[in-house]
Amino acid sequence: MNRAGLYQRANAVQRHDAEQILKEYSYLLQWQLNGQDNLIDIGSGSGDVLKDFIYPLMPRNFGRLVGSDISSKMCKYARKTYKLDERCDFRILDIATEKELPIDLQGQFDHVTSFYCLHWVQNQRQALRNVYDLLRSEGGDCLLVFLVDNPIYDVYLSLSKSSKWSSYMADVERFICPFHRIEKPQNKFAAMLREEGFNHIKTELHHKTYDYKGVDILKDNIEAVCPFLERIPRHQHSEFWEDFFNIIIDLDLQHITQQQITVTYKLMVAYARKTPKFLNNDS
Ligand SMILES: C[S@@+](CC[C@H](N)C(=O)[O-])C[C@H]1O[C@@H](n2cnc3c(N)ncnc32)[C@H](O)[C@@H]1O
Ligand SMILES: CC(C)=CCC/C(C)=C/CC/C(C)=C/C(=O)O
Repeated sequence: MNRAGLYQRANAVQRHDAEQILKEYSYLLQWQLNGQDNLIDIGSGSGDVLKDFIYPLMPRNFGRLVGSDISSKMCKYARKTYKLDERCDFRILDIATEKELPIDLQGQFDHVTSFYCLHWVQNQRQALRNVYDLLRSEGGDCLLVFLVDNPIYDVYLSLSKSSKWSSYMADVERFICPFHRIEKPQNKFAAMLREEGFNHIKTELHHKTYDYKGVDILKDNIEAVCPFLERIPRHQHSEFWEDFFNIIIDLDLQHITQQQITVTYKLMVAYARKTPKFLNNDS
């Protein structure tokens, strides 16, 4: 995902979910008594969720607030657009990297948050290991929110089987959440968190609906996240969209009433803590 400007204009559903989940779950975050917390957000994208919903939660005299993303274009855009204050920065970081984390990020944070990013990551275990290593050795916590099921995955899988589009979509599985269509993904993710050393684990699967206020809004949102369009020659884009929307109708993946398109999907919300090794006997 590199189209930061488009993403920022077309991310109403992602913003809506981040705001709502933070309202419901931010009470779980264990703030430091001195209020000098450091927080890193994973997959911050265009940076507006960090600015609008995470920044206002920080204590007044917080230490560091770092947005991070695998995409240098996203980081550059966020840095340029949001000069929040000198304690904030946006850094390039692949949360699934197998390399050592940068020394100024390793073990530096009291909190790790992530919204709408981890469904892009196939190696979830490595990502959790890195989240753990970003947290201080004295302890810290994380709030991770990501898509598990979304009708967009059914459309991708169907298009990838058609002779017209298969050559552009051979690696379709790379772009589908590894928990897609898995039974009780919240239990699997909780087990993974436990195995990677976390405790005080709470994982919940939210069955969500979102009402897109028109086809153009839905199309913009899809365009902002669809990894295949940039591989397809421009002159075939309208044909791609036609096939895309025909599949939505054929598979009955939405519910249309007047000008509103209702889409249903599932979101994982996970909270967990890292506690110092000598206290590590509760969960
Ligand atoms: C849908 S955007 C979410 C942006 C923002 N958190 C929000 O809620 O609007 C997902 C972001 O995750 C980033 N991303 C994907 N894979 C990643 C990885 N392995 N490590 C870090 N960021 C990643 C993408 O580049 C993209 O900017
Ligand atoms: C009916 C239908 C195909 C709806 C698609 C809804 C949509 C825009 C989903 C985006 C999913 C996604 C991968 C989001 C993200 O990473 O931000």
